[in-house]
Amino acid sequence: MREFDFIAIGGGSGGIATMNRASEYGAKTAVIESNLLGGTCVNIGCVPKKIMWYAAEVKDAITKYGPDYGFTSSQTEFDFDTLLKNREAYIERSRNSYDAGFERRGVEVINGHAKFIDNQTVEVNGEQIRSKHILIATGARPVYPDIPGKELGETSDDFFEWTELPKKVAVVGAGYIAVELAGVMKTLGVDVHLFTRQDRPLRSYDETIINVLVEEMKKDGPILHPFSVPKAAEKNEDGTITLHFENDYSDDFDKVIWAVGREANIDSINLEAAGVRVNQAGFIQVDDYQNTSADNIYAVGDATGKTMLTPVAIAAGRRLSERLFNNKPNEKLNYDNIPTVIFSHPPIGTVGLSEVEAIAKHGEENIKTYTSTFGSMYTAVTAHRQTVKMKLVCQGPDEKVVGLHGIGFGVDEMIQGFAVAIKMGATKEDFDNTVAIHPTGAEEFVTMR
Ligand SMILES: Cc1cc2nc3c(=O)[nH]c(=O)nc-3n(C[C@H](O)[C@H](O)[C@H](O)COP(=O)(O)OP(=O)(O)OC[C@H]3O[C@@H](n4cnc5c(N)ncnc54)[C@H](O)[C@@H]3O)c2cc1C
Ligand SMILES: NC(=O)c1ccc[n+]([C@@H]2O[C@H](COP(=O)([O-])OP(=O)(O)OC[C@H]3O[C@@H](n4cnc5c(N)ncnc54)[C@H](O)[C@@H]3O)[C@@H](O)[C@H]2O)c1
Repeated sequence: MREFDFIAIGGGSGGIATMNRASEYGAKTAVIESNLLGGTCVNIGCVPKKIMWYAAEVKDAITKYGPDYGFTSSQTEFDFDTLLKNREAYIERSRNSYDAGFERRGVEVINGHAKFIDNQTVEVNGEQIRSKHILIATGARPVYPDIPGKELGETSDDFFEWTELPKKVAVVGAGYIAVELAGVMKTLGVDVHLFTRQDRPLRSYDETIINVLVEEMKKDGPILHPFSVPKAAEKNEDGTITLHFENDYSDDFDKVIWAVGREANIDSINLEAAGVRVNQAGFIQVDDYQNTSADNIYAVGDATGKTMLTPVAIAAGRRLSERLFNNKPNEKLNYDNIPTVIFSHPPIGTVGLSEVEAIAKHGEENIKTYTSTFGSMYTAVTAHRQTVKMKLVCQGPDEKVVGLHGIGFGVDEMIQGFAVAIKMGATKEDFDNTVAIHPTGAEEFVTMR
């Protein structure tokens, strides 16, 4: 029987990073992957999504902002095939780039579906493989709403397989995926309708920022339909799909995308055989050190349901390998102040607490906020002014910055550095003491009064 020190079930962001790091300390490791190496992020998530977002940005630069800079182009049509060809070639290069890293470190790759036999054995392609430690990094997949005709709708997984853009699309959901896909399709020319259960999308984010997104949507689309919960979908003779909502609204669409959340990929890995418990939300239960309820079995990434972001899966996995193989018994990921960007149009960047969260945690009397609203200079000479909004949420007499939020052109590339400052405990005074870079949008974060 083949034996390892550490194996990962799942060759996505978490599994790959964890095995790479463990093998750097001499552990004998393997990544077991049933589909494509790289997992969700590389193949059907962050990477193709960001390429599509860039495509939308390029189109806006040419057709929306370009003319007022003196660049005239009447070309609103574009060749979707070229975009897809170049996107897929880039993804393939990204996937292939794993091989050199695996080879250098001696990580073995096993293609196949793994399931537990016991807490030190898995079965893949009929072969039993033993390992002292086993990582569950099986990720998550989109869920479908529980309504008649749900199978007529598609998910983000299918979106990345489309070879042409439909004319009219319904996107149901209010999270990152709904907002990002709706924004990309709208900008590329699709008639997009975004249906949210409550009054606005992204309700857990700072309201001041999301209000700007809603205003931008009202101006440019996608068309927002708040308080809309689907109750049925049916297929028409012409191939379109009629969506019916609980508020009695209905409309016909060429395609429907469900973006109503994700569930862990854990139903076919025989968790019971290993004694791994699942939490109430249906994700793998882990403690602060990524330990599951079973000895020698750990979990990272989307399968745990904790902050489903690629860098989080990677950071948790690397720290786990440091703990297990580099004699750092206390190493673990601190899940506070994780920065994140939503690639909407315009993009949103955020780190730390929203104003509402900060008040709930520290009391209203201990929270002071600073905001700045201005027109993006990129759009200032054009007929399409874009509002930028920024907000600092500060706590206590020394005004420690506990939340930093922004929406607008370029915000996606601003947040990472500020996240370092917040992680270090920066105060408003530290921000004020930092000389601005002019003319940029980011300078507003250090000049607010
Ligand atoms: C549309 C979309 C856009 C996103 N955009 C961003 C973004 O911009 N930024 C960001 O940080 N995050 C983004 N995410 C989230 C990010 O993709 C995930 O957080 C990340 O991929 C999680 O990594 P993981 O290792 O936990 O799981 P995954 O990357 O999903 O990898 C799990 C792997 O396990 C394999 N597997 C499952 N079961 C088995 C088994 N039994 N045996 C063998 N293999 C198995 C699967 O095939 C898969 O390859 C996005 C997600 C989506 C869907
Ligand atoms: N830019 C990024 O970093 C990025 C991009 C995409 C995804 N992600 C990650 O993937 C995770 C999953 O994203 P997601 O958008 O699938 O899930 P989500 O849980 O963030 O959002 C699902 C939304 O669907 C709504 N919803 C649920 N059932 C509904 C119904 N029947 N009708 C109408 N609305 C309904 C919910 O209210 C919720 O707002 C995110 O939390 C994020 O961590 C990150």
